[in-house]
Amino acid sequence: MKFKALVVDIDGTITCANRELHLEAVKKMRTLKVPVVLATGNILCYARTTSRLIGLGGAVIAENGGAVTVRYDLNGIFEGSLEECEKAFSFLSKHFKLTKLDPTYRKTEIALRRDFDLEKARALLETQPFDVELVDTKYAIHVKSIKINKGIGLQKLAGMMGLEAEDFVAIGDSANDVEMFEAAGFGIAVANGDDRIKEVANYVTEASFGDGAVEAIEFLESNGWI
Ligand SMILES: O=C(O)COP(=O)(O)O
Ligand SMILES: [Mg+2]
Repeated sequence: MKFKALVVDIDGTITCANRELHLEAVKKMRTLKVPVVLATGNILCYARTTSRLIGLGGAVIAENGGAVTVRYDLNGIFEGSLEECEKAFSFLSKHFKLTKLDPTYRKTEIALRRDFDLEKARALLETQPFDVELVDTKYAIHVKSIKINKGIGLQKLAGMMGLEAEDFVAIGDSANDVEMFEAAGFGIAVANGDDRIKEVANYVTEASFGDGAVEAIEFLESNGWI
């Protein structure tokens, strides 16, 4: 097997347990000859800044696939999915006290603080016609369109890079990485990953957080896959 690029989640994958950037994972990514795309539930400017400061090329998938850019000097492409999420948010707000995260900058979905009953909210949403779902990343609960995810974002960005999604190895830690693992040619979950991502992973590292990302890259190198 030979892969042409990596797509790497941010929170829980190249961070430490306290959410600081994991410097060994950064150093490891800097040594790679293949392109490294960051894919995150975070807002676009966060993803672009992280890519820039790591020393990557600026190709990012943000807002769980709702926003992508292929280079720093190109504007983001945003999906028109916020309105549907706002409708679901208004409905849920009648039942729970909800706090939006980064609402000024988030253009295609809504991220919420994890301080309400997720299962109850899911059950309530099922009674409604909205094409949205609630995804828990362990860092936030995202109200997102069912038509958008990191996997579809990867297909779009891969095309912009002249690649296929299957040319990528994906590294991640949680439920919002599942479709990205399915779209990519190979998926590696870090040990702190949740059950959903470990189920679809081709390989699970022994180490957690950024140490797991380093292990994942060393595993690929030792097999000659990148
Ligand atoms: O935005 C989140 O909730 C988590 O971010 P991540 O996709 O980089 O792990
Ligand atoms: Mg993550």
